[in-house]
Amino acid sequence: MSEPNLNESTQTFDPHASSLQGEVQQEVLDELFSIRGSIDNFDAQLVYLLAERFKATQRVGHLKATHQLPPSDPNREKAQIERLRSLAHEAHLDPEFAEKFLNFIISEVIRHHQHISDSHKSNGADA
Ligand SMILES: O=C(O)C(=O)C[C@]1(C(=O)O)C=C[C@@H](O)C=C1
Repeated sequence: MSEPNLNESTQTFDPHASSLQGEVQQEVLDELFSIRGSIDNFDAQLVYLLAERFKATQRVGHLKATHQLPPSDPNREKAQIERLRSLAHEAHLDPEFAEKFLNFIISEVIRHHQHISDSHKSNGADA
């Protein structure tokens, strides 16, 4: 996985941005900022993980387009959802949320696959 780098958006990010400044005791704010530090790390990891997942699905999209395969694979999705729900249960994450999240990602992947397939066709690759 590529390493997060300090680009413009991460350099200008203010980890202490809050609508609560002056509204609560400094002690409370300090604890909040400390927890938010972890949240920011998790969010960065999520973004980089998702980027790696999309790089892999991009390869699937090209493979499917080259071999004229349909963008979606409903049986694969059923198996993925069942597995993710079970993992979520083990991890004390709401399985409904895990399923919705996977479906959200997969629908974006299918959109990308469709786009790759369309460009493949318009480039005459299937002629
Ligand atoms: O594995 C595939 O066939 C994919 O296209 C990837 C993926 C996914 O994002 O995991 C996306 C669409 C399919 O319906 C199933 C799975």
